[in-house]
Amino acid sequence: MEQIHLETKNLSFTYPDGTQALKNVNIQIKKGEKIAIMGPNGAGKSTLFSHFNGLTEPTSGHVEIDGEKIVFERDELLKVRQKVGIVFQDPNDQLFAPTVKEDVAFGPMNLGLEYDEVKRRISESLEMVGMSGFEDKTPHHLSGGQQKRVAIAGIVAMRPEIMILDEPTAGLDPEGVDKVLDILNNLNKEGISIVISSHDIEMVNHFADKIYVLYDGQIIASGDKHQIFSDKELLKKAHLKAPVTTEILYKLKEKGFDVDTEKISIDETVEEIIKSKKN
Ligand SMILES: Nc1ncnc2c1ncn2[C@@H]1O[C@H](COP(=O)(O)OP(=O)(O)OP(=O)(O)O)[C@@H](O)[C@H]1O
Repeated sequence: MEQIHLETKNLSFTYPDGTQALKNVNIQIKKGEKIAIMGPNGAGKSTLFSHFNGLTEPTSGHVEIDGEKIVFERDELLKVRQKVGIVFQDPNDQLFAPTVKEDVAFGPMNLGLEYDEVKRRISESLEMVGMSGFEDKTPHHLSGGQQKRVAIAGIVAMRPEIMILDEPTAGLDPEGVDKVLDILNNLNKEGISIVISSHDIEMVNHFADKIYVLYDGQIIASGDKHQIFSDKELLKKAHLKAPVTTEILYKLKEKGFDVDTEKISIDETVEEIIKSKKN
């Protein structure tokens, strides 16, 4: 049986001002999965993520990591934070040291690792994100895309088993998006489970094995890309747009062509168009 890596059970959270940000959220992330949480602004994605490593304590319900409930005690939380690394949406919330290498060193040093091991992890994780050579630069002098990669390196250096990334490609140019996706895919190949939030349907189309749709604090749908992207009503409700390939196939269908609207990759779409012409 596939191991469940992270699970929320009837997770609910209400902010002190009374905003009910999460309502009975149940999600499961299996070991090695690539998951996307999608939903409109204010749906509760960041609030949900802050529960994944015990930054926020649920109002009711709980989170389990490898079948163990997160316990809100210092030593237990340290263990959880070693397993579950979070990369925030804005690198400015994460990068604060005067140099890139000191920033990446922060996590491993807090784990109490030897100096040589910290050095090894700095160079390994900067190499992994394609930022070797930037060790002595000031993080705030880097471009947005470079800052994002350094923020990822800082988490990678802790060797987490699960990585959570809040909108990892927001604000990046197409090459920056591809670079971050390559990094995430490489980390996943090494066995790390990855959870992202995103509004970028094209990116999610390329990346995720499974999608959860969060709306007004509730999970209103979950499934693979085909199930989610072919549900027009759902996408509309969640303020999402279908991938361009799906839109093209729907338009062809409306015009009487015999096409399968569940095909979503570019290659599959081209095949459908070629086939439909022959029909
Ligand atoms: N500190 C807070 N106090 C009160 N309400 C809050 C607080 N932080 C967030 N909220 C509210 O909780 C709800 C969920 O917010 P959250 O930031 O988790 O959504 P999100 O899906 O991450 O949004 P976005 O896509 O805009 O980043 C929103 O209604 C928001 O206004």
